[in-house]
Amino acid sequence: MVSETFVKKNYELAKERYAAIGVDTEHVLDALQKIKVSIHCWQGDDVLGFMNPGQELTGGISVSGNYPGRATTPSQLRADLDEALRLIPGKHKVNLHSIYVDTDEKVDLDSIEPRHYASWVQWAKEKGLGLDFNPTLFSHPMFESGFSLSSTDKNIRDFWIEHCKRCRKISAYFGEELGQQSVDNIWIPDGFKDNPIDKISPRERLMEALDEILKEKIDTNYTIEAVEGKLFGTGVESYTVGSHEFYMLYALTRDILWTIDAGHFHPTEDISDKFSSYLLFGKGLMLHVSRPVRWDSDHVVIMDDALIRIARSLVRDNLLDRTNIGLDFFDATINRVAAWVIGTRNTLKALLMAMLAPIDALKDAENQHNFTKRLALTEELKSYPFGAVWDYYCLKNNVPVGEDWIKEVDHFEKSILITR
Ligand SMILES: C[C@H](O)[C@H](O)[C@@H](O)C(=O)CO
Ligand SMILES: [Mn+2]
Repeated sequence: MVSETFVKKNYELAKERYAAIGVDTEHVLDALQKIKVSIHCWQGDDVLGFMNPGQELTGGISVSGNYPGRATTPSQLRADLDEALRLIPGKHKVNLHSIYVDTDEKVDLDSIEPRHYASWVQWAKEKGLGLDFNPTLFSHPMFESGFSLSSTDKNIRDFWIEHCKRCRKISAYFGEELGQQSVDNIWIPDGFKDNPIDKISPRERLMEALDEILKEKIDTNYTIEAVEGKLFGTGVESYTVGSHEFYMLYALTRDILWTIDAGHFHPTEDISDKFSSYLLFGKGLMLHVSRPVRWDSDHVVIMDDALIRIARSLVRDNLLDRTNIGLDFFDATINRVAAWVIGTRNTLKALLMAMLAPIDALKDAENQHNFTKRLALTEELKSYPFGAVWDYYCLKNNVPVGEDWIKEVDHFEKSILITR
């Protein structure tokens, strides 16, 4: 176990080192403390939910692995989230999908109401958390055709429109009860495996369905919609109705949020390059921070270049206030609680690393076309003692320093998860 004195001593040295290049570590730690990451509940149970957990996972997403201890009830999932949250510094949000109902009633997606999620709100209040929400337009008999809001069948479209309208109300209930805006994120898997003849009609139907869903004005202090596009999905390789261009323009013209999922673009695209363009015009962003390995594989987020670039763009361009940082990965080959801890701690670490930089000096160098200084300084920064500041942040937040959290998860696995 790392001693408190050691962490504090190291931090004081690091503080001095950063101060020498004009970086105030105390100021940086205050800024990091304000950041809320929206932690996705679905890592805890392999995206099955509690409405109809026997239902096959559809929509082109899949979870590999069969690690023991998957949460099969809302209270188990909350217990697992509690365990993860106590190992992650800061106060955050939890992101629910509509299938995570907590009720004895037999409800379907077109009959859900806020009261079916009351236990989540109660729990969030107790823990000081925010809640985000997602309609679930997959893993359901009404999605058997592979189409939801863009279906040619009006009955199918109407079912999903009703579902999404209800989800807005539930999200608003979260926002009102918890005193902080809840993001209601819509993603649909609709598309064609092979080349379609007509590419415009499905998008027109989707646009009209979304307009119908958004018709009722709801106070944005409580909820706001976000729309998530995708390049392609498994089974819909040739055409995705909800493409990036479709949603980017939809979000822009309807004054809602655009969701950028790190796994939904071509692997060579740098998603961090998109934020500054979109936010010059759009209201705001929702991010699904994920790790695509060759495709949208939803691996647990690690401190790789892609994550570091995401954090740098948000910090250097001052975009944090208009960006909701959410996570989206699901791995059942490892302990699911550890997956949350690793992915969330890494996201926060990357943000901290980005903040620990003399950003104004770097911008000045750039504006003076002193690209030598810009390159030299950014490279030197890589060996600055950022880890000492991170350790201190963990200590300050009363969460384990360094790898000390691993034995906590081990203990939780042996005493709780394995008994399920
Ligand atoms: C479960 C989520 O809604 C889903 O992962 C979605 O956000 C997505 O990214 C689909 O590829
Ligand atoms: Mn996503």
